[in-house]
Amino acid sequence: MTSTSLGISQPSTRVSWLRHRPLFTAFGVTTLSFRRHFDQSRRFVVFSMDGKPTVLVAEKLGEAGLKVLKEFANVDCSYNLSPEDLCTKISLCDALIVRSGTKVTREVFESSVGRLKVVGRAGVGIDNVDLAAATEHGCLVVNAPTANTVAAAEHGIALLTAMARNIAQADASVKAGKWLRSKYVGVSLVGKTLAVMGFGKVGSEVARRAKGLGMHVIAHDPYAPADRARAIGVELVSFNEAIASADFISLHMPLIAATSKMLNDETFAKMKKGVRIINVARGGVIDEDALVKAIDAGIVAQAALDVFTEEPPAKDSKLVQNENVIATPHLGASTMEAQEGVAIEIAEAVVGALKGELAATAVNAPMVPAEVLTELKPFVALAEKLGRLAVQLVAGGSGVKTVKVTYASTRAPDDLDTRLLRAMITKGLIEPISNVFVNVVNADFTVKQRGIRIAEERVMLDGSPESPLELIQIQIANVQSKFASAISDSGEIKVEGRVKDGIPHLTKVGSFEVDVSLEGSIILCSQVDQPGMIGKVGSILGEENVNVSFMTVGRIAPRKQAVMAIGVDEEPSKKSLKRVGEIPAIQEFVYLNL
Ligand SMILES: NC(=O)c1ccc[n+]([C@@H]2O[C@H](COP(=O)([O-])OP(=O)(O)OC[C@H]3O[C@@H](n4cnc5c(N)ncnc54)[C@H](O)[C@@H]3O)[C@@H](O)[C@H]2O)c1
Ligand SMILES: O=C(O)[C@H](O)COP(=O)(O)O
Repeated sequence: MTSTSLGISQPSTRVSWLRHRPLFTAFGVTTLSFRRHFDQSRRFVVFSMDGKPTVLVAEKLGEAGLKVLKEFANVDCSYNLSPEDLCTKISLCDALIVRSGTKVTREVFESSVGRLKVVGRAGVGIDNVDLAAATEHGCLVVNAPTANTVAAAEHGIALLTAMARNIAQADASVKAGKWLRSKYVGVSLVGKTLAVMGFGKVGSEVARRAKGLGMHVIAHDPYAPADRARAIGVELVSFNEAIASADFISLHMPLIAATSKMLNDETFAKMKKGVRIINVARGGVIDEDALVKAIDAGIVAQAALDVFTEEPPAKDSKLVQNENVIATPHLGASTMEAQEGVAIEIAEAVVGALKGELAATAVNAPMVPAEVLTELKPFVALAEKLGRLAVQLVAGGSGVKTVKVTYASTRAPDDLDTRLLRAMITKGLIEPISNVFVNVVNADFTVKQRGIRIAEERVMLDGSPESPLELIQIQIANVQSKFASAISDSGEIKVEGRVKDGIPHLTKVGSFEVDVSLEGSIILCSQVDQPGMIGKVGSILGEENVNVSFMTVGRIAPRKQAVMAIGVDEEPSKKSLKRVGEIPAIQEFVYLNL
């Protein structure tokens, strides 16, 4: 089953993968590019590759970003695709880059038939990407979270000041030949209270600028640290306090279930009469019908909106047409500078992800800093191989339900992030027994879906914390084993491994200490310890030119029960394996493919 071990999707019956050149990576994202053709029976047939991945850029992206992409990939810039066309194209793409105008739905992931490995959101908000579907399909989602912050904050301030002084309405009236000086008397900002809802990147930049305009700034954000707010002279308050005391309310939270329609009939009723609302976050955080009612009732004096529940909003939208509302077409991130920055940020993130680097801006996977990843690399390989080994020891028919993983380390528990290791153990456990492709993105989802519980335990060891880990132990409870000696005294299948000179080693099977490098495949034999066993097995394998990389015997005591572990570079024939099993002293044996 080559393709599973390479971390790519299983070929479906409709697709034949004739050649592939995988870039195996720490977390299973591979960069592959195929040309697929229909054969006469209308089956997909992959018959050539150019070695480069294909990136579909579905919305306008800055030139600098395209340049970064083109150095590494084939780039297909196809803007304004219909949902159907996007679904058709996606099966030929390894990565997709979008802004807020493209809905990356479950159908998109399903249509990609496992090929789409990365979705890059050239901006912050990922509410247009079905994250659950991405995760289920093992597709990494990355965004560009920082490059448009200042642009969005500046747009928020532009809307705030333009609204206070009726700039948009006054401009339109002058252009219409009118001169209405008394109609467009505005309000001053100095001394007024601005409530910043969502004190993240954009919110805090808006707050900083509003302070410069002489406003009194308060903020509401359940997750923002108070000291960060204090540092720029902003007080963090409750939601109710913020909306009740503000003259201006500026929205800067993400659109998630908890923030959807956060401003609604009930919350508008709690606001100060004459409040002014600015929204450069997402349209969905306001109940737009409720806003129209609040404006008509005189609760909200004015609103300045860059974002809408539906974009573009309907031409006859009562909200947009209201004379107390000014609107821009989602321009928050649209400065030359921000678009150049976002394009580079997302292109680098997508290329990095296609190369298999763990992305610093991953939205649905653990973010592991490069230096931590370098340190963990051999343990990542060990984790997957131990998982593969353990599951192959389970006798057919006994379902794996509970897996206990123990990490022994000299480092403090909060100094070891095990999410990547857990994902690789899951990959090892699931892939040999299914046609599911597992990577760091969908590992937790996959085990949950299969009803497998992975319990993790840390054991703190004494010593210098030079290495992140001493050993990993995997135990599978409540199952039979096809190799009885792998069952420990406490009744579980148990395997344990360590990294030696950068190479993963199997160091324990059941209660037997062994030492075999996990580079090729392994034969485990159990026997009563006696002279000549290594020679007998070695000569059978040697006869068919199977190279033995390691041989080790773990025994309870001399001439007592023992387990012999033999590492082999090539797969022995069934005939040779049968001959090994027929050696009289051998009680049981198993061949484990890594
Ligand atoms: N109009 C545009 O073009 C444009 C440009 C950039 C960002 N945005 C949008 O602006 C918003 C903020 O972007 P950002 O980069 O500052 O994101 P961010 O993640 O840095 O900040 C969001 C903040 O919202 C807070 N938050 C979460 N739930 C909340 C809740 N229930 N109540 C109050 N606060 C809550 C978070 O703790 C976080 O501090 C996002 O919706 C983003 O999509 C729009
Ligand atoms: O979330 C964002 O980054 C902004 O809303 C910008 O969206 P855009 O890339 O579609 O301009």
